[in-house]
Amino acid sequence: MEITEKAPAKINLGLDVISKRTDGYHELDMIMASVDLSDRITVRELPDSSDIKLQSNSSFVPLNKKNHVYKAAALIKKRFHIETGVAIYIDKKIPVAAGLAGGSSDAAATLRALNQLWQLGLSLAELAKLGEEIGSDVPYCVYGQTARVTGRGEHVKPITNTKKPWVILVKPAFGVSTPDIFRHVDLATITHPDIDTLEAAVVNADVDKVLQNLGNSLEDVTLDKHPLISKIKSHLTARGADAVLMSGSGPTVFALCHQEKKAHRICDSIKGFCNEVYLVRML
Ligand SMILES: C[C@@](CO)(OP(=O)(O)O)[C@H](O)COP(=O)(O)OP(=O)(O)OC[C@H]1O[C@@H](n2ccc(N)nc2=O)[C@H](O)[C@@H]1O
Ligand SMILES: Nc1ncnc2c1ncn2[C@@H]1O[C@H](COP(=O)(O)OP(=O)(O)O)[C@@H](O)[C@H]1O
Repeated sequence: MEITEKAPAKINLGLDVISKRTDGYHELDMIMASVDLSDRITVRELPDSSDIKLQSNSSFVPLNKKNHVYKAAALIKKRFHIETGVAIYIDKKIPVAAGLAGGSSDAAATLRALNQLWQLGLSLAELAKLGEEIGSDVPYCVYGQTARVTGRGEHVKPITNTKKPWVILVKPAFGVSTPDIFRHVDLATITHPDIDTLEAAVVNADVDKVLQNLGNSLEDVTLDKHPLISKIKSHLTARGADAVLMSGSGPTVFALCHQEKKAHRICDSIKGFCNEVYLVRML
């Protein structure tokens, strides 16, 4: 039997860094949403082996124990005493180290797929709990729908989101290390978006209020190191995007646009500026 699960990229509509915890992680308050730029994870049982074998169309991801997909499969095999092996194909479309949680979403899709393959009957909440052991973004990715996310990423409260704008993703030609960005956070000076107001605006489908309250505490930190991100933001704003923000720790910038024609125009205009540009819908 073969099972395929979609692994969509995420963006952070709001990201507030509240404090530094004693375990080295930061306490966050976020509104996260998924977009239809997706990897695909296909799992197939290997009855004559107990190995986890990875293959991918991408040369940017490790095909060994360091891959989040491997970690997810190893965790589930160990926890549920599964003896048989599994072959996993990672069809990679999401740029790597981009602030789009590609690796986390792949891990989440692997958990969902193996839950079906091995008929474990686990709920999404149980899979999200397992996901915590792999990475902070994995619990959100298990649900893959707009949510308020708190703690280090382990508390996920799905919220209703009826307005689904066009999203232009612009990924500069460099990656960003998430731990490096968090290391440079100065809690005394960072900005704090109003996540309560943003959540209420999303739930009430108040588009203007959503646009006014988007914000990311990490943006200035990454911008300081990579001025190109500011240039991309200015370009998108000048072309008439409804709102523009960096996702997660970056470097991907997303622009929201509620008019399809305008979204296509902005997307075409940024293509000469950056190689990796995607026009997608919020899920
Ligand atoms: C910043 C965010 C926002 O969605 O996204 P990305 O930019 O990575 O996409 C996430 O919190 C990233 O989650 P994830 O990429 O899973 O992080 P992890 O592997 O758990 O942690 C990597 C490192 O980031 C820092 N980290 C991560 C999460 C958190 N709440 N506090 C932290 O300080 C820690 O230094 C940790 O060692
Ligand atoms: N399946 C995977 N897809 C992408 N990156 C992965 C994967 N497994 C492990 N990684 C590693 O995780 C790191 C972060 O990748 P990614 O999840 O794409 O970043 P981000 O969280 O910034 O979007 C990279 O260094 C990459 O090598």
